[in-house]
Amino acid sequence: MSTRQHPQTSVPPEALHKWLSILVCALHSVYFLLNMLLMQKIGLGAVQIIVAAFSGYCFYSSLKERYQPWQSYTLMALLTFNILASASLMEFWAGAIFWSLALPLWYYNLFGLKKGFCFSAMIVMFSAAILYLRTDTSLFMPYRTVFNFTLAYSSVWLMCHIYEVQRQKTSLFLRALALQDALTGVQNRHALKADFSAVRKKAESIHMLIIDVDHFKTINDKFGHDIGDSVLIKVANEIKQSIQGLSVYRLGGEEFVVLLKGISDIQAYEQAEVIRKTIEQATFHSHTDAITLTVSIGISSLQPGQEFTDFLRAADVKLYQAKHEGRNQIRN
Ligand SMILES: Nc1nc2c(ncn2[C@@H]2O[C@H](COP(=O)(O)OP(=O)(O)OP(=O)(O)O)[C@@H](O)[C@H]2O)c(=O)[nH]1
Repeated sequence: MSTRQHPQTSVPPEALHKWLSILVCALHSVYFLLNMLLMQKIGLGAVQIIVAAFSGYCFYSSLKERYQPWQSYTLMALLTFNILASASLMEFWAGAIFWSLALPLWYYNLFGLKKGFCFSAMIVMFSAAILYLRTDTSLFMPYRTVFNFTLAYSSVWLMCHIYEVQRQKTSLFLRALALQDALTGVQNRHALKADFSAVRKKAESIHMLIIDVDHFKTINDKFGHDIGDSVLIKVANEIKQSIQGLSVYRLGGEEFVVLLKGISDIQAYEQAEVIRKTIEQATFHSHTDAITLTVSIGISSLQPGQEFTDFLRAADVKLYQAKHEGRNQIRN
């Protein structure tokens, strides 16, 4: 269930895009005025006012929460083109090429690791070529300029890359913390809600199984909380193995949930029966005794327009029936 919306663990691209667009708008407006009024560079001024207008539009749509990823790509393409065109066409000593040192920062932050790497690699090649062709060979050895620029650019690039790799690792770690149940290692209630939202967009039918260990309190009372914990871990693993590849969620206590998509009521019941039998046949261990357990299972089938809470409640009602009618049973 990879379509889950994860909790945000870095600055979201739309926020970066908003500040990039206002920055680009302000800079290009200033350069437009300088080029038109002071230097009479009509062509370059025209390009700059177009970029300023487009970035102003991007800022406006960000404010109105109408951000689209294509806007970031277009904005960065325009900005990159403008930097490289200025470095190629303007007086070399004006130093437009220095702006390319800032590009990897934006590429990595807006587009992530792979695209950040590819775009940064392209820019170092273009910039080095421009520098090589435009360096005044009567004053400098061109390769030294290219060498120094490439080193400076690469150190910025390297830092961006290391930062992004680290950020992704931290992000994965935080997601795991936020979405995993600390005791059993299966998914938690937050993950269940997020996966439900993702799955309901695609699947034609969804069934929810709530699995509750019968008389779990007696395990705690008889063998202690530690053994109770280890029994819960084993129950989670047994359920996981019996549903092959699907996610198991722990709602809390001794209650677990499985979501089944794209199957019939009968197939959902059969799947529940596999789980029930697996737990019934499994042996759990205290320090001294072998323990056997049973589970009761309630099944609900998602109705059109039904929200998560109602879907969960419907399964809970069926679970209550199963408990009430003797436990070690399935109700749908
Ligand atoms: N060891 C351990 N026990 C827990 C945990 N969370 C909840 N419990 C215990 O689980 C027990 C649940 O008891 P009840 O809700 O009465 O349910 P039950 O004894 O399983 O009875 P039925 O569900 O009616 O069959 C309580 O004793 C809780 O203390 C946990 O993380 N670890």
